Amino acid sequence: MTRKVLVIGLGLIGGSIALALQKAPETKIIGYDMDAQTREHAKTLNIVHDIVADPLAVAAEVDVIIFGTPVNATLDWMEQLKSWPLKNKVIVTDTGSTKKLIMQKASELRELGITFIGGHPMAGSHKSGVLAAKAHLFENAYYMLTPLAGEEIVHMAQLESLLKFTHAKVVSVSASEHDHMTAVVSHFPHVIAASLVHQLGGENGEYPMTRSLAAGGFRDVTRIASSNPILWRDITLQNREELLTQLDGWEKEMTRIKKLLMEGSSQDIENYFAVAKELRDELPISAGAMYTPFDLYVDVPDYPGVISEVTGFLADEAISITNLRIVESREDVFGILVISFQSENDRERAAACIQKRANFETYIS
Ligand SMILES: NC(=O)C1=CN([C@@H]2O[C@H](COP(=O)(O)OP(=O)(O)OC[C@H]3O[C@@H](n4cnc5c(N)ncnc54)[C@H](O)[C@@H]3O)[C@@H](O)[C@H]2O)C=CC1
Ligand SMILES: O=C(O)C(=O)Cc1ccc(O)cc1
Repeated sequence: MTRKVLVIGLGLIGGSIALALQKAPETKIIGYDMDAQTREHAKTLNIVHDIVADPLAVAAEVDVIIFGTPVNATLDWMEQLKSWPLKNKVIVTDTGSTKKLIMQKASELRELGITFIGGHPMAGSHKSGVLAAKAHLFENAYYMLTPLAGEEIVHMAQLESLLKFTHAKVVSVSASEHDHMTAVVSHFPHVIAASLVHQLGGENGEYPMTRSLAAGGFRDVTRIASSNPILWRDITLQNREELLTQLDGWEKEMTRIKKLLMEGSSQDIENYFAVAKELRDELPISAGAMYTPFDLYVDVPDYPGVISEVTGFLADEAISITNLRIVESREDVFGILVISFQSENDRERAAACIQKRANFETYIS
């Protein structure tokens, strides 16, 4: 019998889940989004098998419901779900970046006999919307589940057997562990990135040229400030407490740096950076990676047509690229042309191809 999955919210994450789950056998993916243009795109780009203008129209026939909505909208939908005519065995899940409030609402659903297992794929990007959705977005990323205490093993197994088509690493944690850990590695860094950009904005009056100098380093640490503001408004509202704890820690760290700047010896200052470098260099790549395009840096000479020459070599060997950009500064990277691939294998083949055909040096950052 065909399993029916309803995805509500078809942006970057909902759209990517819908694409990934289309690979599950005998599974029909039905989508809904409140935005009519997104619904249209989702249908024409085959991100879902079917689209509905009202999720209630199919609520009674679906086996799984997945929310790909901003976390406050998810809470609203969970409230509405209470009065929907659902299948007895329906499994409801979400993809939201916060879990404590969502799992509190899930306990209310449990009292009505509705199974809700929280979910959060730890992969994504600063991009948003259905046009950014990709079937392989979650490959090798952690996918955290936050079941309520005493959740039935059979329900977990059903959800995991579907999520395996995302090729993510599914792990279970409690909602409070989840909200603490994600505050450290995701939510607070977003606040800091936004604050650095605000600080740069403050330069506009007296030193307007500063923004033109914002090169690799500034761009690296502030990329996530380009994320969807509605998403981050909701995440911040739902994880305020953990964020305040992080902020306290950050203020202490800033006081330590201030003292270092005022009184520290050159050795103290070097040690500060050395310890940070060591910790950063030791981060496990697959465990922490949120956004891991397989980038290849190519040190190309500066002559007209060189980029189409390189992409032509790759096309000849049927190696697909997912992105291509030119970095504006050579200060902190080796090469100037950055090509992204879908997999490590594609990147290795591309490096071999470019070295063989053009003898340009290639590097991995
Ligand atoms: N952006 C990221 O990298 C990641 C985001 N998440 C979580 O995934 C969820 C979705 O985020 P994205 O896909 O990035 O956002 P997005 O902005 O790309 O997509 C959200 C979609 O939900 C729709 N939507 C908004 N309110 C709605 C409502 N009330 N009813 C129906 N549709 C509604 C929007 O029209 C949009 O198409 C959020 O809860 C977010 O916290 C999780 C992992 C990574
Ligand atoms: O682009 C990035 O690096 C991100 O931080 C993406 C991201 C955003 C929200 C999440 O809950 C998880 C991952």
